[in-house]
Amino acid sequence: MTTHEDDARTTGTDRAGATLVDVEDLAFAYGDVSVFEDVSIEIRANAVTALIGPNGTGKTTLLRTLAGLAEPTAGAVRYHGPDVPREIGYLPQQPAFRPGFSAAETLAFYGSLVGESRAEVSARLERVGLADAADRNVEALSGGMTRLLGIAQAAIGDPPVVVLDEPASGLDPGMSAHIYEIARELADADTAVVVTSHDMGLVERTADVIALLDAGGVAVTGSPNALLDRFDVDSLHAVYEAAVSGDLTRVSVRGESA
Ligand SMILES: Nc1ncnc2c1ncn2[C@@H]1O[C@H](COP(=O)(O)OP(=O)(O)OP(=O)(O)O)[C@@H](O)[C@H]1O
Repeated sequence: MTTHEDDARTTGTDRAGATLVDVEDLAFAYGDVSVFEDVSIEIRANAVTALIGPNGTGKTTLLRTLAGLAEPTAGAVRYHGPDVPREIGYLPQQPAFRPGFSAAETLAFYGSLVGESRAEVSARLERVGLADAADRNVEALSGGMTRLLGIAQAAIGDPPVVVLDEPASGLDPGMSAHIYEIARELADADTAVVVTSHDMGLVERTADVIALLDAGGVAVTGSPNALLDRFDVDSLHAVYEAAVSGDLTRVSVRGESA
């Protein structure tokens, strides 16, 4: 596994490799049910940062606080990137678009909010591999195509930080690999990319930094190689099995003794 930071530094933007968001001592609770506490992570440009961990450990919640869509109970999310109209792009786990409009019209609408031309929007459709589906109505897109449109939407306006919640879940291996290639390309273009995923193979191949959420916080964090070394194993899957506490066949529900 290589980090791609050295390559990306040659692209010449002044944010290459910089910490664009720092998350400090973050806590989130639904009422008096704590989801996580004391989460501290640095989100850097040119890196794909992957959040992994069992169902219900708070990955989506953490992404929503990063994207400013949920207010943390304690701690801080600080953005240190450039002053731009759109600082953070966000792909929800289940992107949905207003029916009755084509993929191109939909993206053009979002593009118009940040001053992007039709040509720029077309180039975005092309980049995610949706050029042939540009005139197809959004309700006629497959699950994979809807995700691709969602990724194009998340990247519109070139936000320095792009947050993708399980961008490849439920997709075939080819489409999953394609989506992670796009994530890699975004990172190589000086974006700080944050993804959640349950696909350990894709994460191991793509991520520069991994944070494993478990038992109400970040259980382990590091580069894929550092984690393999630390647990003396040869796959991220084995790291996961070694690091996750408790019964791997049960869903974590914080605040309950299920
Ligand atoms: N609106 C809500 N009200 C109360 N609890 C919630 C709400 N949304 C999520 N939760 C709980 O918060 C916890 C974290 O949920 P979250 O969706 O962030 O986990 P996750 O790690 O993304 O899970 P998954 O891997 O299944 O997508 C879970 O226990 C979930 O049941």
